[in-house]
Amino acid sequence: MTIHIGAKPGQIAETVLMPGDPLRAKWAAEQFLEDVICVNQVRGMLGFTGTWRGHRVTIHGSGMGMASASIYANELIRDYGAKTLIRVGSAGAMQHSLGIRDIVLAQGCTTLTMPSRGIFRELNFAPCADFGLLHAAYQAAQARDVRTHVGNVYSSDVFYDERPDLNEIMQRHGVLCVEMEAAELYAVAARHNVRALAVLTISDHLLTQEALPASEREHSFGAMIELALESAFAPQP
Ligand SMILES: O=P(O)(O)O[C@H]1O[C@H](CO)[C@@H](O)[C@H]1O
Ligand SMILES: O=c1cc[nH]c(=O)[nH]1
Repeated sequence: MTIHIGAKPGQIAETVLMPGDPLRAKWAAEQFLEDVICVNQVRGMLGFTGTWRGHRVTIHGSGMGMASASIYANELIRDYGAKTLIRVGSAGAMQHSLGIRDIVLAQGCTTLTMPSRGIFRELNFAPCADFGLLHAAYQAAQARDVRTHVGNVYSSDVFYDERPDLNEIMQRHGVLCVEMEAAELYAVAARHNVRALAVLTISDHLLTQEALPASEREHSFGAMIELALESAFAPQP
């Protein structure tokens, strides 16, 4: 057990899917895993372990924002031996080429800051996805005919943004969407030499103001979960 995770030793799988929303973790575990047990309820941050096609998988909430996700990623890796961490999150589209429910595979992340920022000092570390996971997720998406985009995402510290000028600059530089955890997940994974990827579903659109309700963000993003599971266990290039 750690300060934030109540799982006993051995109860966390080497492959962990991390939605921000703990109730999305519950929904995904019930929908996609067999022989599921709940392994964490500390602070209401739900985690479940089961099997998918015979492979052990944990689906564990990260909470919202990089500060929260950093705590869980650190403990999952350092205390429980997680080796593959895949964020399965919602995101707001920043380009007209993206539509609601499209999938974005976060190849790299743009940030103003992140919890790991301090250790890099003057260095502008570029958080990026594990290529093997990214490649496998893209191939899985192609096989399913899901509208999928690969590229740069904005990992923001704030949901209620007061800097529209920044969005405009990022849009001109091709940033696809905004979310709030991937950059720190990638930085923590790099530091511990484990694999990480963020698979995102567009839940709202910053340019058109379209938005899905909370209930759909909780339990209707099945394509994203399937892509994450398939990429976790695909042969590596
Ligand atoms: O749907 P999740 O995975 O929580 O991701 C997005 O949704 C939350 C904001 O509503 C932030 O955590 C953001 O990254
Ligand atoms: O961080 C996020 C996530 C979903 N939608 C947004 O607009 N921002």
